[in-house]
This record gives sequence, structure tokens and C-alpha cells, in this order.
Amino acid sequence: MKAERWEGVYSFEDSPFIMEILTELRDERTGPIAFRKGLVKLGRYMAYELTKTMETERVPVKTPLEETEGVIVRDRRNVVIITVLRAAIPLMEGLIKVLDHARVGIVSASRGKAPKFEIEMNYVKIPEIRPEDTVIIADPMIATGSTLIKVIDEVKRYGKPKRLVVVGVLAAPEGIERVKKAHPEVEMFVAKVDRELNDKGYILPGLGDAGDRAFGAPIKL
Ligand SMILES: O=P(O)(O)OC[C@H]1O[C@H](OP(=O)(O)OP(=O)(O)O)[C@H](O)[C@@H]1O
Ligand SMILES: O=c1cc[nH]c(=O)[nH]1
Ligand SMILES: [Mg+2]
Repeated sequence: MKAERWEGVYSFEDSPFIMEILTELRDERTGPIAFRKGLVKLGRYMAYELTKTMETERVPVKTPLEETEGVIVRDRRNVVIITVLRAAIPLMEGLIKVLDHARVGIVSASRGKAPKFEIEMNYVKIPEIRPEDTVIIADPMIATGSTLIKVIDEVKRYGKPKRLVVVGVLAAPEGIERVKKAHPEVEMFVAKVDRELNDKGYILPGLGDAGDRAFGAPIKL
């Protein structure tokens, strides 16, 4: 895990396994089945990395032979995962394999076209957020940051957690800047910080439209 140039922002370029998964996700030849599987794998591995930043507790444990000392990851018991539709569905599936006690919130967020990138958010189901909770917002792409800012604004209405963490695949520097400006306390864990955005708001080199790659492009009726 590598600290980025923004406080509380981390990437995983030093993890060959995460970089291999990212490479497969980027590859235009990767179809939806492998793309979804890649997101699940990445979610699981990033959750495992996240547990290294969580509070632990030493506990007594009795083996069949004698008593010894064990460990529990205390914070793992108090997790809320917020899944940002659509592309975060497989990412959440991976995260919850490690963070299996998690309560889950679902929000829809659909980004409009450039240059306004208005966010439509019309489905919001979020559980109560308690002071001991680590809230993990799962969204694979942080591009302009507009989606994330709107989701965090909404999440904060449900309570003040111990930690507010974003788990994503790729982030653009512009998006990180905007999110950190709006919500400085947010921590961000992404596989990689990419170069820039193009004029349509896509991350470069990126992986394309994460929702479409995972589930197929929707049609307008
Ligand atoms: O940082 P931003 O510029 O706001 O863009 C990022 C958002 O774009 C994608 O969602 P999209 O709106 O394409 O919805 P989808 O997952 O349904 O395709 C992605 O999953 C993020 O939620
Ligand atoms: O590159 C991008 C930017 C926003 N949303 C995506 O799915 N991909
Ligand atoms: Mg999309």
C-alpha cells in the first residue's frame, strides 16, 4: 500500500497481484464475465488490505490442548458498505467476503453527460450509521468526483461514523482533489491513481465505462 500525494489517499501499485487484476480489467478484450470476476477479486483483496488499518484486540483462545492468545479485528464487526449502482455490485460482493459482518446500503447514482455531469440519485437505502462504524463506499471509478461527493453528502445524513472510506479501482487526480476539498476526512483506497480525464469525463488510460463493461451497455427507449 502506497501513500499518495493527498492525505489519507492510498494506492496499491506495489501489489503485483492487484496490478495483475487491474491489467485484466483494463484490457478491452476482457468480457463481462471476467470483468465482474476481476471486480470481485479486487474487492476481496482490497478488503483484506483494509483490515491491516483496522483496530484489533488480543483475546484468549482455548485450543484442544491449552489456552493461548488470539486476535480479533474489532472494527470488522462494525462495517457499513455503501454500494453505488451499478458498477460497485461485484466490488461489494468481494468486499463482503472479508467484511462479512457488514450492513449494506445501496444507492443509485447515474452521471449525466459533459460538461455538467449532473448526478441523478433516486434510490437510496442506507442503514443507521453508528459512531463505532467504518463506512466503506464502494465505487470502482472516481472520475470528476461528482458522484462520490453527492453520495457522501447523503451518507452523512445517516450518522457520523468512526471512519469514512472509499474503495475504488481507478481515480483521476481531478476527482480526488474535488472529493478531498468537499470532504477532507474521507480516506480513499484505490488500485491506482490514473493520469487524467478526457473531455467526456472518462479516466485515462482507464478501463472504459465500468458499468457497461460489467453488465453491458443499456439502451434508451
Ligand atoms: O466521478 P464521476 O465523474 O461522478 O464518475 C464516476 C461514476 O461513473 C460511473 O457510474 P455511471 O454514472 O457510469 O453509472 P453506472 O455504474 O450505472 O454505469 C462510476 O461507477 C461512478 O459512479
Ligand atoms: O472512466 C470512467 C469515468 C466514469 N465512469 C466510468 O465508468 N469510467
Ligand atoms: Mg457507467
